[in-house]
Amino acid sequence: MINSSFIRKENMGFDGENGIENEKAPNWATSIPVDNVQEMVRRNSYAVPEKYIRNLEDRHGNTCLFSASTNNIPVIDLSLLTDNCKEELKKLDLACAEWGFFQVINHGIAQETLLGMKDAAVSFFELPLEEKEKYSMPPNDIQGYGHAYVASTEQKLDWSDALIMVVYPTHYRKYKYWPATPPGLKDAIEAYSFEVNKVAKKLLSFLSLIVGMDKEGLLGMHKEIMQALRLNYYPPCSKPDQVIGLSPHSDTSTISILMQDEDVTGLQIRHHGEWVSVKPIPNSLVVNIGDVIEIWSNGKYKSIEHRAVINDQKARISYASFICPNDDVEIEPLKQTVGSQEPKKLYKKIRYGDFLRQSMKRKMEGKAHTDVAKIERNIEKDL
Ligand SMILES: O=C(O)CCC(=O)C(=O)O
Ligand SMILES: [Fe+2]
Repeated sequence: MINSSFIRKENMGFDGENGIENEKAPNWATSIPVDNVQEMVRRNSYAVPEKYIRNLEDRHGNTCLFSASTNNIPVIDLSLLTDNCKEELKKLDLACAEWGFFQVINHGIAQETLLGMKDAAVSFFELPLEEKEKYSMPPNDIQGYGHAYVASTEQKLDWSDALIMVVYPTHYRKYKYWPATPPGLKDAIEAYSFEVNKVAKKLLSFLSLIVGMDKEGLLGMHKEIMQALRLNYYPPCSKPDQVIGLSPHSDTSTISILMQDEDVTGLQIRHHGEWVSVKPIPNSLVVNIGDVIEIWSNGKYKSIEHRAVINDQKARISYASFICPNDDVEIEPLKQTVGSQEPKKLYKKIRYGDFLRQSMKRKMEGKAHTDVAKIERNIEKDL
């Protein structure tokens, strides 16, 4: 059943394509404004203020992970899945269950579109700070240029800046955060996100099969896909092993689709307790299972903690697209994934919009935010 607030949002009458700002598009969270890291490095490439220096436990393994294990992340060929290859579907199931992360090849996005996004983003981040600050995040939202997930003035800060925007549904767009310079950036975002959306829908259809639904199952459960794009800019750091580019976290999405630079490694995922680097495969996309699939699959497919580390010489940019359900969707384990053994359901029902906002108003801290959806042991027997 579609509830009333869903209908209200559907009928907002937004004319985004004509550039009229949609004042009713939702806000997501507040984040305390902090210094621009790229500018700090430009002014003094040796300065690493205390608020970025992590304690030893947080830094664990920062330096020793560019190892042989980097090639172990599963690789999924989307064209084989589209050709109904059973073996590839099994590989997908294994990748989701064992790793929560995989790289996708033959995804069908033209190289030109990928490069168009990359070139435009590089040009944006090269602009003077005053120009980029025309798109600064406001205090009450995390769209725009700035830093998300800063919940306290005491917390350690990430060595990165970001440009974040909601791309779909189009009536959620806030064009004031879509940079007009460089001139091609808006079109590049539009073209890239449109293609990512197609890949996401294909992946959702195969994920539907492996959770025991028909192909349209998971897409239908979103009511309307919400897709956000986050361009992460990680400047180099003279003390790379003392800082973290992006704190360990799992994504609040259904799935996330990440394009990374090909020449600078930075993404690390937690696998069997170790941090493992994801070595970029040219033209591939990294996909990870988000918290929503973890809940829908009753924990069979986990949203794995990941983080970004920093290079001492080179800046790195990553392009993360988050595929999420509509705010009003109530997420809980699917009947197809709940076994007959106790405890049956490991997660309780939660409205997605509430889950998302609760997660966003705190600092990124591993998987701490998914605990709000977990069923506590002492009430398991009542379900
Ligand atoms: O930069 C990366 O590789 C990771 C980005 C990421 O995890 C995110 O934006 O959620
Ligand atoms: Fe992430």
